[in-house]
Amino acid sequence: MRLGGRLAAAIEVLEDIGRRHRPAADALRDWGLSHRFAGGGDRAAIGNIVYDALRRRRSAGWLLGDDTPRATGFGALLLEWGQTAQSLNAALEGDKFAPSLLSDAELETIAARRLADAPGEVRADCPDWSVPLLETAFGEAWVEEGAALAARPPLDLRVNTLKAERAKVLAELAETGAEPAHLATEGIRIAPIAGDGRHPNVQAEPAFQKGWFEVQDEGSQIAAELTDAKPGMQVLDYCAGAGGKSLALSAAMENKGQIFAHDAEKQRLAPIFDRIRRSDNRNVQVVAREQELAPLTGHMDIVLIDAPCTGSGTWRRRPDAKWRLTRRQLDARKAEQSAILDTAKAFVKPGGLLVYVTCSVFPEENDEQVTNFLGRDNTFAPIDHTVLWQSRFPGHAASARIAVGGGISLSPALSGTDGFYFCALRKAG
Ligand SMILES: C[S@@+](CC[C@H](N)C(=O)[O-])C[C@H]1O[C@@H](n2cnc3c(N)ncnc32)[C@H](O)[C@@H]1O
Repeated sequence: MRLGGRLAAAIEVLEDIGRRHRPAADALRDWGLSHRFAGGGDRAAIGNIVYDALRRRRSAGWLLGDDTPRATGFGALLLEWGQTAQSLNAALEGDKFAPSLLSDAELETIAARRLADAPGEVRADCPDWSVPLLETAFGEAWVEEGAALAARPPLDLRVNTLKAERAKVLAELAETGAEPAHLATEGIRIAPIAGDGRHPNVQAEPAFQKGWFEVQDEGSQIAAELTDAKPGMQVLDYCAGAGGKSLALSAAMENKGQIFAHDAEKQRLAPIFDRIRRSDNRNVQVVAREQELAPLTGHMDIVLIDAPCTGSGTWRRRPDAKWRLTRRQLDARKAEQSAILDTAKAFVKPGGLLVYVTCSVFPEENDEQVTNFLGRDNTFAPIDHTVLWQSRFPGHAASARIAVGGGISLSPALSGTDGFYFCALRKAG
């Protein structure tokens, strides 16, 4: 397929996503099933246009003065693929599979607009209702952070120190352009893809099959590191999901002590069993039933709440979620978070830690949630997060926001990671 056919397919997929309010991955999979002739390169390119158009929906549409799938598809190529209106029309000319060329009116609009002149919410590529939340989170940097949340993400890996060293994994993945991560001690980064490229399928690598590394955003790795789990500790991962944090904690604990991995949704835990086997984690015990946690009450050194949240910190990777999210959903997540804090705190032993983590950048889910919790329970108090950050990531004071009396926030523009929030509360001894 030439560029025109790929763009037409991307516009078709974007229409499907808009019409049926469905996740981008589902719409792309369906397109692939009904167009079996399309090769891997075509699918990757179409996926890139779709994801670029979703990440940059507002700015791409603004450039053409419209918010249709056609406008955002063309706009994505102008913003992310190094195309100009003229080069695009030249590439599409005579291609019977291409959408119609940019019209005179569209060409005029594009020529008259400079993104630097667009309103902040356009440059930040975010929904209107989220603007006050981003302003509260980032102050003057909100547009820059919004734009960073709309950029292509890198591919991050965590070396499993139970089985390999970082240098060994880096050597194994040398052809992929893998580099040591900026912050995470065992992190490896493969830079964001350009144009119609695609990230290597690292899960097909023998090193992955041998359990030498996991795919995990650097922000998630940092949250696990900050948890500071030590060999021999008793840890409850109360919202373990597929086990990303459990596995990282298990490696940090050198397989000594115990991690209880729990999740309210049994099916979410399903992938953890394979991952545990591959990674040789021998101190992770999956506890699916809530009632089986009862004996742990008051005995845990650390209770980690990797809370259900809006996921606003992961908009680079899940840009369709950015446009589906509503204020109402945010309120629902907040209610879940406070209920989980109130329940999970019972498992912390005197002197132990209740660790609260989200992959959101909204203060209402982060520092505000913690402040409200401390208002309900004064037997917990925040640890000194400046000291914690400096001890784990010396020399990187500028790579995180640390609230006075609150937690640590990571964000794409400041930290180069997904947006994450971390707060550790110590229970009175
Ligand atoms: C952010 S995800 C966890 C991701 C996981 N820790 C990881 O690192 O891969 C949040 C999880 O919280 C779970 N959850 C939601 N409500 C819960 C509750 N009341 N109790 C326990 N888990 C809950 C969800 O099923 C979801 O798997």
